[in-house]
Amino acid sequence: SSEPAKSGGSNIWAWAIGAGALGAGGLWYLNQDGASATPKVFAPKFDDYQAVYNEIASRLEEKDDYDDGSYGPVLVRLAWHASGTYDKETGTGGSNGATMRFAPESDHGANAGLKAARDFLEPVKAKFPWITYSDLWILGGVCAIQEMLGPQIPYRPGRQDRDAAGCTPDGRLPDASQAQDHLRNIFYRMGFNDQEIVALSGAHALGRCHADRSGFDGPWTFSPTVLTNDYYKLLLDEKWQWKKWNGPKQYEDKKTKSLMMLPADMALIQDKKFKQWVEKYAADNELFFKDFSNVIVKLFELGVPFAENSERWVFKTVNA
Ligand code: HEM
Repeated sequence: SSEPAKSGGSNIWAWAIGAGALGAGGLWYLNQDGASATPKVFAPKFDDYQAVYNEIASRLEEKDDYDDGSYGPVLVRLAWHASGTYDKETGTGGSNGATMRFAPESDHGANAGLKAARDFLEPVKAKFPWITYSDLWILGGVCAIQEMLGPQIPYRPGRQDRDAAGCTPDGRLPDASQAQDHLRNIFYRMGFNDQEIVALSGAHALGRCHADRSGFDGPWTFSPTVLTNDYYKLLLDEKWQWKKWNGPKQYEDKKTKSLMMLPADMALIQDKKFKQWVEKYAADNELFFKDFSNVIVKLFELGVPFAENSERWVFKTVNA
């Protein structure tokens, strides 16, 4: 294998073929001066992906004038919405494809606001053109979680981009105004169980709702750019009441009225089977981190045709 092309150099990115042959990332042929030169093969390895990770991490550090001071939460949401369209019956959807680049998927109501995350990653794609959008978006989620002091998230590349024909139908992602039956329908379709639904929902320790995106408003925790088990603790410890406002039905904490819960979040303590996991994770951050890491790796890999024996890597954190 050889060095990646330096931007601005004379190399031409000639074409890429599927990952299958190498089992990781894309296989790129570099032509020196067009078709006549001998092609050089570039097969990206761990260090190449670590370099992409480092670039995302330094952009996260640098661009701190967004929302609560970080693009991290919206990067996690992009990776989740790319993956959460998976349907285990038909094998359609999932992070393989990055079809949210195209209408109609980009216009689905659930994806409102995710352009901010896609645009944030665009300069990274320009600097490392050999990575697929679908591998990049998931690497963005992995990097954001680790840099926001979350657990290590093992990663492997191998996703291939697809065109607009791969867009999934609307309605595959959860509706925040609904409760436990809906959550089970949506997440069982992806292949998750009750424990995994609760572990995944702990991501709402991060970020906030935006009135101009989902219609809901406010953060779930007091530290929305650091991953902790606070989401579970707050669910159990605070008194939650309906917020009086013109927007969609959501809860606010009685004490400060500055935090929020969606009807779908409250379902986790209204349903006995869900609630026992909320209690476990509220009491034990280490358990939450372990289960969250396992379940997010599963989420991020749904429907991806990895090569046999492809290994997962753990990236070194940069600013965490
Ligand atoms: C359980 C069902 C879920 C529902 C109903 C739901 C719903 C929502 C809604 C309505 C928002 C606000 C979007 C906005 O206005 O910007 C949001 C944000 C967010 N969601 Fe979820 N979500 C769910 C599960 C998940 C999962 C599984 C993850 C990741 C593992 C996740 C990660 C996030 C993050 C990080 C944000 C904050 C984004 C930001 O700050 O821009 N959510 N979610």
